[in-house]
Amino acid sequence: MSDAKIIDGKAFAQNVRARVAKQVQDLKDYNNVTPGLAVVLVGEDPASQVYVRNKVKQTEECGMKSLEYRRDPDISEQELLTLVYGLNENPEVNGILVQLPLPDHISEDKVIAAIAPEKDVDGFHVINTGLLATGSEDAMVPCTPLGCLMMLKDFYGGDLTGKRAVVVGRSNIVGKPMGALLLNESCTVTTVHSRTQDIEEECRRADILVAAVGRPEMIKKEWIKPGAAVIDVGINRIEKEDGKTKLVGDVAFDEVKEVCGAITPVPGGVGPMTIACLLANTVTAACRQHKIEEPKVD
Ligand SMILES: NC(=O)C1=CN([C@@H]2O[C@H](COP(=O)(O)OP(=O)(O)OC[C@H]3O[C@@H](n4cnc5c(N)ncnc54)[C@H](OP(=O)(O)O)[C@@H]3O)[C@@H](O)[C@H]2O)C=CC1
Ligand SMILES: Nc1nc(=O)c2c([nH]1)NC[C@@H]1CN(c3ccc(C(=O)N[C@@H](CCC(=O)O)C(=O)O)cc3)C=[N+]21
Repeated sequence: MSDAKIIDGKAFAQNVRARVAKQVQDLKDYNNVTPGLAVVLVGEDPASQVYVRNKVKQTEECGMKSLEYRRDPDISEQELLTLVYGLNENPEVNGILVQLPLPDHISEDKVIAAIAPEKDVDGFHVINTGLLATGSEDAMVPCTPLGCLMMLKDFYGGDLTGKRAVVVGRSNIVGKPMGALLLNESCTVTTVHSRTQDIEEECRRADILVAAVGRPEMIKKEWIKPGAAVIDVGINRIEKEDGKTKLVGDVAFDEVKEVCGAITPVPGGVGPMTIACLLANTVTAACRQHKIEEPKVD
């Protein structure tokens, strides 16, 4: 079998950002609106710092306003909630992202619930979760699953109807919304997790396999149906023999690419698309808040 298509998430994301930048220009020119994204980062986790820096940079490159709120890890839950309430009221802010995870003394559920659903560009609020689950177009869709779906639709020429999809992982931020999105696309969806009896067997049936587990290179060649599309959400930092660290996904890329039809690499796959979709969601949120139609660009 010929080698798999390596899906270039970085290039894909660049295209999405170029479209977002055009939309932002239109909004400025015709509606006098500049979308604004507020990112809240609590604590000093180095990986989170990198993501937040990338988000801020790319938000500005697309012509949007970026507001950054860094807080010490000992901030109280109440203080963080007060910050969120203020952002809900701030007309310059169309999107709010509170970087997860939060320190243990703060309830993530409470903070997510405090975000105004129309500004919830992560799509984590139960209102948006419910809208997605009921197939409503009004949902703010979580960025990572949305990015995965865009790449899958591109690979399949737009239609996923009837495909067998297996999602590995059932977190609220990736696995569950990914399953809901694929179901809305008329896939036959199976979600597997740490209590699944025979994961390997389930995975082998998949035309579409989405891995969101957080276990380095867990998914092996033998688990893959020949020709399947494999989307690797995992971001795992592992130590190499020389003591340096490197990023690997949840899929054993080098061996899996010999059997699958398409695969996303790590890095350069889902990660860049997540940020691009965040920017796209911010434009959507701004348009809805201003009650204007989203600019159509090619
Ligand atoms: N590229 C990107 O943009 C993003 C990447 N990520 C990455 O994706 C990965 C998953 O993230 P997230 O969903 O937040 O992770 P969570 O830790 O919240 O969820 C992991 C899921 O995987 C399941 N799981 C864990 N171990 C196994 C196992 N051995 N066999 C089967 N299932 C297992 C868990 O099952 P159970 O529920 O039974 O415990 C759980 O449902 C991480 O590597 C994360 O860094 C996350 C967000 C964005
Ligand atoms: N409220 C919230 N929303 C999130 O969307 C969110 C979050 N919290 N917490 C953490 C996870 C993780 N996440 C990533 C985003 C981009 C890359 C990314 O761009 N990765 C690059 C590599 C970056 C590197 O080198 O470290 C790549 O895969 O090519 C990765 C991971 C968003 N998350």
